[in-house]
Amino acid sequence: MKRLPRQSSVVTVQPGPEKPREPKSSAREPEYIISISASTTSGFVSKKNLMLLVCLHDRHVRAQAVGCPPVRSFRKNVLADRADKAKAAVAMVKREAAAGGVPWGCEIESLESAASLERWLTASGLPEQRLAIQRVDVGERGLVALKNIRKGEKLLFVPPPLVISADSEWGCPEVGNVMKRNSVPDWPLLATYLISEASLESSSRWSNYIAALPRQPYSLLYWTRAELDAYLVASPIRERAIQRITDVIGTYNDLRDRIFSKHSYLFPEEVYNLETFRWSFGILFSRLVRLPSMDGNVALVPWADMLNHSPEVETFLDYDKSSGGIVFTTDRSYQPGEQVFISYGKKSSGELLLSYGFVPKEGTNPNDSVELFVSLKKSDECYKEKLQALKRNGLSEFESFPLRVTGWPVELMAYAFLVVSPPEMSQRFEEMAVAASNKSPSKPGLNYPELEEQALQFILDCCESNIAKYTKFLEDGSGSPRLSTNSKQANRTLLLKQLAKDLCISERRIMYRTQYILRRRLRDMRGGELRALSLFNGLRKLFK
Ligand SMILES: C[S@@+](CC[C@H](N)C(=O)[O-])C[C@H]1O[C@@H](n2cnc3c(N)ncnc32)[C@H](O)[C@@H]1O
Repeated sequence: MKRLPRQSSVVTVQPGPEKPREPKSSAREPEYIISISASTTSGFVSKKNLMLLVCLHDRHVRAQAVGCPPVRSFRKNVLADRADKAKAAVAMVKREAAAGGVPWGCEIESLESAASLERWLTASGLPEQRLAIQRVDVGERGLVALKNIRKGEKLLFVPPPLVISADSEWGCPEVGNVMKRNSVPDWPLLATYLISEASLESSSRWSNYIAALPRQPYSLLYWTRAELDAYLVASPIRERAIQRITDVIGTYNDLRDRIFSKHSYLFPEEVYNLETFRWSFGILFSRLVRLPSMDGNVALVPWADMLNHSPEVETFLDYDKSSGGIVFTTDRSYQPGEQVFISYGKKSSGELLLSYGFVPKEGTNPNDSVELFVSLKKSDECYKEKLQALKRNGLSEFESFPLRVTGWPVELMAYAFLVVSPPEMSQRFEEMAVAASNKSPSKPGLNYPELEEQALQFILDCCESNIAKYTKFLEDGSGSPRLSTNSKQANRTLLLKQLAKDLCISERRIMYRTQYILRRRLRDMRGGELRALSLFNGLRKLFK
């Protein structure tokens, strides 16, 4: 795609002399002198509006490149106009922030913005497509086949200049330079990039893309703590969501303290704040892809990120050297009008809810799993020795292991052996902890026939206490939503409760399956023992 030639824009910012303070009622922020382009343009702007001015300036420089009148001829008006626009933009950001959102993006089902995106992509070099964005049953908007598509066909061919990566050019280069000088890693860099481009509005080259992104991505980042506590009380995903939210807050605080606060003229808090970072991280979690053939680099791929996930397909996005674009190869055929899917990876239903905000229909996710939490017993007389063995192997007294409908991992069995082993087996604690930590390279299947029944019973007890939690939630927690009088809030509550219910049903199903296998194994073992005992008694009687 052809880009406008970028003119060098030297922006120097010097704190100006503070003006005498005005009375509190009309208090203003300290003013700064800005001199743009080392030219003759100068004026007073507030510190908060400065970054927007810098970007408006950049936009103006680009406007000149496409034939607008030179700066000097309307310098005064332009500055006044910019200051007004900047104020308006800051006010807009503030209003939206007060309403709990960002001022860019669209409603999640908006087809209008999707149509503009499609037009812009075509004009920017996206080749003719066999797919189109349409309203769909699964995922609201998605890519639908326009023609017959065969299994094994390559689709999309998004050229790399239409991809957003850590190397993308910044619409406001000063902001990008600061970020790069501080060696910010890819994720926070891209999160900041998105906000920076979004705040440039129509002068960002990504404006059509950003306008088609959901204003509020479906993701657990948007659940309040009270909602997580109430609706995901039974699910281990609650902990993961709390951790993720904490990480996003930590990342934002780190960027703010280390970078934004030192360059507040480039990173005003009205634009770079926790709300806008929640949005940009929400977008990254639900749309960023890792491209294996591009050294595993992460990228946002406009157009390709309109594809929804199906657990039934295994195909994923990647860079295709022969065509020089981002493609995926269909692993099934599609008829015109059918929605085309890719795989977001082998993710459990909980992980899909965490990052993408949806839960596949019960029983349709072959990659489903649920974490089973286990712990040492405080009353165990060998508690200390066992804990030390665990710690030596990077584990703790509380651990979790993934259960699947097909069974449980050998590491869980090893942990269970350790939990139930008596003091006489203390010399085996270390090997059990090693096996539980998955550190042993050969993964020997630990076998302690004398402990097996107790270990299986231990896992069964853990499973059953979890099943009870799910059942309690499903019976009295999720069934009777208390609806708000505000219809938007009421709909949100219904949606979150439904998602939580779907997740709990899927996770409980895996627990039920594990419970069934464990009970059968234990019954067989105990039945075998009983048979052996009666055989022994029979023989004893015979000899008597
Ligand atoms: C990469 S985007 C796909 C495009 C998206 N549908 C849109 O209109 O922008 C990922 C988002 O699509 C939705 N999605 C994807 N696969 C889905 C599925 N199988 N069921 C429900 N929603 C899905 C979720 O909201 C998810 O966060």
